[in-house]
Amino acid sequence: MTDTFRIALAGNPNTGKSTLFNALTGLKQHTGNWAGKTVSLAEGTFKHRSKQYRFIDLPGTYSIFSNSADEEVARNYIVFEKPDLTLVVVDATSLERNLNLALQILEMTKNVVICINLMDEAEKRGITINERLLARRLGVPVIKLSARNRAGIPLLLDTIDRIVSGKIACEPVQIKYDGEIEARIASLEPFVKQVVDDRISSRWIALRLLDGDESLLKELNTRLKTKEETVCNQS
Ligand SMILES: Nc1nc2c(ncn2[C@@H]2O[C@H](COP(=O)(O)OP(=O)(O)OP(=O)(O)O)[C@@H](O)[C@H]2O)c(=O)[nH]1
Ligand SMILES: [Mg+2]
Repeated sequence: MTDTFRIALAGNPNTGKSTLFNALTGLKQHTGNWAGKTVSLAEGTFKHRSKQYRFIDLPGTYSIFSNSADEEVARNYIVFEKPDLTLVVVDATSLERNLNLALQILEMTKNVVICINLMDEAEKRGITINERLLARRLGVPVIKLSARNRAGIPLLLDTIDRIVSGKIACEPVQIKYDGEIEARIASLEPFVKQVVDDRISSRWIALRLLDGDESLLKELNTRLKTKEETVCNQS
């Protein structure tokens, strides 16, 4: 039996997530169709080196807190559905703004590849990017792409293969906050650990709870309750 690895595509709006999704899966996913919670996530499969992958095209968001339905959809998928790997697609022509979301995702989940897309556009504007330095600083692979021209896709697939086979270990950089926040995280995190499994970042959950993220708290309560009921039903 072949395992199917789930790969989520996240990123700011208009960074080429759907273009990359289409290039990888051969499907024709369109943009801008994420208004409201009822919209289902686009999924497509792809086989590479005898491994089966399912790609999930998440809504484009500027952050991944709980400011909108789109942000909740993307956040819930990464935190609760726990994909094997998340590709964060960033725009090479506005890297600084895009890295904001990338850093948030690096706090939430371990297996991440930063895909710097629209490299053709960046090159036209004379922008150069040192992806090796970025990878060292961020602790995860960074790949330059031009999804529209399929440039960089073989290297991306090779990197995905090496991560899911355990040949590359991601060690995402964790932002260190000031002393008081770190002390509060340290006191809250053990309680969070008791209720969520190890694949959810307890540090990130503690941080969001300290920030008063009501929507996340509600989601946690719903999901934990459902889990308890399932456990009760089975016993
Ligand atoms: N020049 C260039 N344009 C690209 C590239 N990749 C995507 N685009 C264009 O960028 C625009 C946005 O691409 P999408 O794939 O729709 O972006 P998205 O991230 O899915 O957007 P949302 O779903 O709205 O978040 C489209 O016009 C694409 O053709 C690329 O590598 N180079
Ligand atoms: Mg899209």
